[in-house]
Amino acid sequence: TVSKLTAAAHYAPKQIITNDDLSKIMDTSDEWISSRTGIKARHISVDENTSDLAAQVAEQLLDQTDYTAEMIDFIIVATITPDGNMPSTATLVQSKIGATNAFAFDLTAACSGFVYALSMADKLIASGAYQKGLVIGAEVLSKVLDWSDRSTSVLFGDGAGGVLIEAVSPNVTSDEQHPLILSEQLKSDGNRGMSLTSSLTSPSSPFSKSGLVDDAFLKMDGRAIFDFAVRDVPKNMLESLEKAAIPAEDVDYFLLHQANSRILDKMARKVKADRAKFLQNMQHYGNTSAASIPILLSESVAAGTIKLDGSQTIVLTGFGGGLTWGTLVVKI
Ligand SMILES: O=C(O)C1CCN(c2ccc(-c3cc(CO)ccc3Cl)cn2)CC1
Repeated sequence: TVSKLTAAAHYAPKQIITNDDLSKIMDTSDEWISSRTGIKARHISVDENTSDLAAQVAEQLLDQTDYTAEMIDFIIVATITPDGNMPSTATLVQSKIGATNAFAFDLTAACSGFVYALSMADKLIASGAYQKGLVIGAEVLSKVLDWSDRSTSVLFGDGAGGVLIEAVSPNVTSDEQHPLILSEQLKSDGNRGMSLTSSLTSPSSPFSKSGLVDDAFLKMDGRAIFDFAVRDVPKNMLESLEKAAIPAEDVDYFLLHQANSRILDKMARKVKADRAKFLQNMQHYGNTSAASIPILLSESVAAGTIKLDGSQTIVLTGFGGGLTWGTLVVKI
């Protein structure tokens, strides 16, 4: 059974914090942040947790269709900032929207989370076992940032985005029956995992060694991650395009994880594609990890740039903590 994307939606907390706002509480400047990252502002939650952002997206996805919450078979939330480990953020979303017939689970793959989750959802539908699902990337990164560390706290923001994915009914004419995913390459490298960490915990009990470190804050070796992104990710994109037998110039748009605009410049050059096809919105959101690709996708659909009518070839590429990275070449 082939799947298709029926709707896209996004939601961010209403409070907007600009680079100038940050320069009032830490030693940074709009000039530094803008020139080094492309970020101008980010949304920071006042009192909404990750499941609240994700539930807003879920409600919008249902509103765009004539489906009720009871018709949803599964909910996957990709996040590294869950409300908590238990219950999962996905089951909290299920409760908030009343998706009583769905099974729900969180997926942790940092900034590749949405790409991993969309690939998994496609397989759930391809198996024939399930027909309709919500795939949401959602983060409240503001709660894991070290706000005394200007090198990381200026880079990230809060937000959520997602899609409704469903099985294409068998009686649709065969020429409309094209796979959603033309090719994919999901990768990870745990050897380099400690260069980007958050919410680390360690043994702690009357019977454990005392004084083990707890590293709750997000920590990043910026140089190492920047080099990883520039070196490993374009290779992954080119391999995925080769597997799909699609030349880079035939791709309509590239929707990459919104970490840094200079990285997009370098990646466009490495895959020899028009930089204008590398859509971007980190200027308004900062880096929202698993939410960045679905927010960008949703805004592009709302703007009519991406049409969700099966006519466009799009590259979705995530990369980040784990380390994880991955590309889906999709026809949406
Ligand atoms: O120019 C400078 O001095 C600094 C140099 C370091 N920078 C970085 C480095 C890495 C990332 C990043 C983060 C994630 C995590 O989601 C994923 C992917 C990437 Cl590529 C973002 N910015 C900021 C500007």
